[in-house]
Amino acid sequence: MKTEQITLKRLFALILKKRPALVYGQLLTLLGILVSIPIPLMLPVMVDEILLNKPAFFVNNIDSIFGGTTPFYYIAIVTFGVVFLRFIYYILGVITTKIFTKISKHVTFMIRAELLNHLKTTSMNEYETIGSGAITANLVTDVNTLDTFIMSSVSRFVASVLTLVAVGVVMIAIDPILGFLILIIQPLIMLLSKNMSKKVGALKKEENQKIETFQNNTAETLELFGQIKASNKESYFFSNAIKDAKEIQNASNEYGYKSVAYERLSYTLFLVIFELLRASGLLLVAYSDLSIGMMFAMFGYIWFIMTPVQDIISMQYSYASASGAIKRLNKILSLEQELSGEKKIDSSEVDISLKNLSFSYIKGKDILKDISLDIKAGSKIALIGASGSGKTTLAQIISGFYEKSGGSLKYNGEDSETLEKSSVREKIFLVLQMPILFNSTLRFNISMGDESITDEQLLKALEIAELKEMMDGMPNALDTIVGHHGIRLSGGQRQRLSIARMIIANPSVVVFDESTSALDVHTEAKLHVSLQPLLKSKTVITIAHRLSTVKNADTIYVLDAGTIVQRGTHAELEDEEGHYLEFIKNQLL
Ligand SMILES: Nc1ncnc2c1ncn2[C@@H]1O[C@H](COP(=O)(O)OP(=O)(O)OP(=O)(O)O)[C@@H](O)[C@H]1O
Repeated sequence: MKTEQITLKRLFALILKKRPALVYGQLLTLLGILVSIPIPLMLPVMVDEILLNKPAFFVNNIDSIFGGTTPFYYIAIVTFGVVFLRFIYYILGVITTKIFTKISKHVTFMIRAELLNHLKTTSMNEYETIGSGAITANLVTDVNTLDTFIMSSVSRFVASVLTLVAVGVVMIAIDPILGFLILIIQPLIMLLSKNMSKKVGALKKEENQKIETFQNNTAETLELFGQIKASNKESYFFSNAIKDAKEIQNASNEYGYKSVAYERLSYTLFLVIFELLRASGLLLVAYSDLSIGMMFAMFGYIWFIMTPVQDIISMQYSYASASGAIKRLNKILSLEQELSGEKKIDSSEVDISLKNLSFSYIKGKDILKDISLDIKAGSKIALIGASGSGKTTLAQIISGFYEKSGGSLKYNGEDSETLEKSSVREKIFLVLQMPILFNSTLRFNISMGDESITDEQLLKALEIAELKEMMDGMPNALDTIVGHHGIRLSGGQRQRLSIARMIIANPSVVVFDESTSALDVHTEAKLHVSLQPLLKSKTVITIAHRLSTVKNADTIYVLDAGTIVQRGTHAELEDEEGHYLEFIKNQLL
């Protein structure tokens, strides 16, 4: 199943979900335009009515309200009117910005939530194709780019177009020739700038790609800081990171100055045209009946429409960046989802059955082939085999991490595809060999954020997992912070903490994937004993390299190059020629 891709149409539909606010905002915008349109006209009119002594609309109206007065008062009253209108325009602007900000933040939240929900159910295989650094960058930067675009298009586009239309009407009424000239020239400027915006978009894309590569590689270098130091490879990794930073510098340099150059060029073109229009205005005063006052008003309107024209131009830039962002976000939304059905596993007893199961990480390269095995509820089985033979992969498929490529996998007779993945993972707990912990408290790492789990339960789990002693030595007990990925704990302590997680989760099936490999023999034996009562009724699948860990299993499966080559009890297998006998011999060396 794929989540619907982001398109302009969908963005629009999301915006329309806030229809009342949108309509209210647009009405206030319209009111703002109506309030602001007369502003450039009012003071220039005073040139005709007062300075050139041709009383008309303003002087006549002021006379009828206040009676005849002096030029100072006429000008003062009109100035007061202009200032008042500007103030009202400002207030309306603040209110509409508030409304439109709310709408755009709502839409960007919906998109972020949709992306996160999609990621939540993305299959592991697909997730591994994109780095976590890239996804984080998409979730932050690209969604912000969309936010800017939505904000500018929702709030400024309608306002800008309406302002241009209204000013156009007023200008044509003042002087049709000059009015038409101005109105014809505007789209030409926009057309020119549209081509430039394409170039800026391409440069921005280049810059974003460099940032993404830097973010991914640097995150990995910092993450593996200890490993890099251990291999004495700091110079190599950090000089690569510096190279990536240099690439950002180059790309940003290009984008930084070229985008400004293109934007300034649009502006310069506008100014050149403004000068030409100013000259046309002067000519019209000289050769037609356009008054000086109206000419000033026209000049005022040319400046007045600069903001909406610039807004429309910058909207094209923001559209260019937004379409790049949409493409990248859609890449996340195209990641395949894990197959999940509707049915749940009801019973606490889970029989697992695999028939002719195959699996490949990369198409055409089978890692597991023709695997058939039955794991009855409550049985104890062991998987052994050489490194790379596919044990972990098999454990992960059984635990619902990866999707099989062929054959069948059934839980209590139900096909895995028909079952809800979370129900499978609730019943089957995979205890990893190298558990990674959150940089949080012991409490959080065991309960995994489930606040209904009491301290008593946690302490009990720690006791069974042989971690009580360690915790008693910690100054903040359960509130001790374990460090990034659990760095402040030893490998063995992390493994036992993962076992404590399993104890709290209380699953029906436990898969131990070399989960005690970092423990000394003595601690492992103690842990074994204390886990016995808990594991007694559970199905236990153990992957191990130590004979002592596997020999008591009901059935031992031996994997080799992705297939099961031997199966049976320890007693049966030790009498057979084959891998298991080799395994025993190697342990005795
Ligand atoms: N995420 C992955 N993507 C691609 N290939 C993988 C992935 N994980 C494992 N493999 C490949 O699958 C094969 C089986 O690996 P797996 O980890 O299942 O073996 P294993 O028997 O558990 O080994 P070990 O005993 O060393 O843990 C290996 O060849 C490995 O390279």
